Amino acid sequence: MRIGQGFDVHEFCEDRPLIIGGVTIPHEKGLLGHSDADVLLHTISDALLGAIGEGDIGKHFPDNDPAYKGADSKELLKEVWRFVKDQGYHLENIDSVIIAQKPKMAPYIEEMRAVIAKLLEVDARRINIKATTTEKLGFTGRGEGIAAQAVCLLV
Ligand SMILES: Nc1ccn([C@@H]2O[C@H](COP(=O)(O)O)[C@@H](O)[C@H]2O)c(=O)n1
Ligand SMILES: C[C@@]1(CO)OP(=O)(O)OP(=O)(O)OC[C@H]1O
Repeated sequence: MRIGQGFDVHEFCEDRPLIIGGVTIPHEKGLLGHSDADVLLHTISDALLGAIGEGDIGKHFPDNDPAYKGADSKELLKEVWRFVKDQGYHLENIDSVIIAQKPKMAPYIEEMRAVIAKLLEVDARRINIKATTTEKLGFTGRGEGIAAQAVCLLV
């Protein structure tokens, strides 16, 4: 049995779509990154890699490698999951939280769960996604960016 945790932050920018958990969310700003900057999929990828002692997403998909410019983070997570599976592990569950003052995530959570469950080949009940503001405090509270955290258990 192995436990893993992930944490990621991306700052808001103009002229990019906001993609979180593989779902495009209508908002006036998107997130900046070398890839599509899907902060939730990155943190889940990091949790899975952490659980198997394989570093983090930046080790496997370097942010100075042109191959990952604009990358679809769903493809990165799929590759991480293949790597985990090849080592003989099954996913017991993931619990995660998106930390964002805006926009409201609740209307998109079920779709995110379904996307992630499909990528990880598990029932959506094994994937939990929460959202919280930081009551207008700190960089997320000021609307400068979005953070996400996740834990996973592999058996
Ligand atoms: N970006 C967000 C933040 C929060 N939610 C939902 O609202 C609830 C209350 O948030 P608090 O920060 O006041 O605790 C929270 O439990 C989430 O369900 C959201 O959808 N999107
Ligand atoms: C996902 C990768 C891919 O190059 O790039 P970013 O979108 O910048 O994301 P981040 O979480 O900052 O770093 C991990 C990188 O590997």
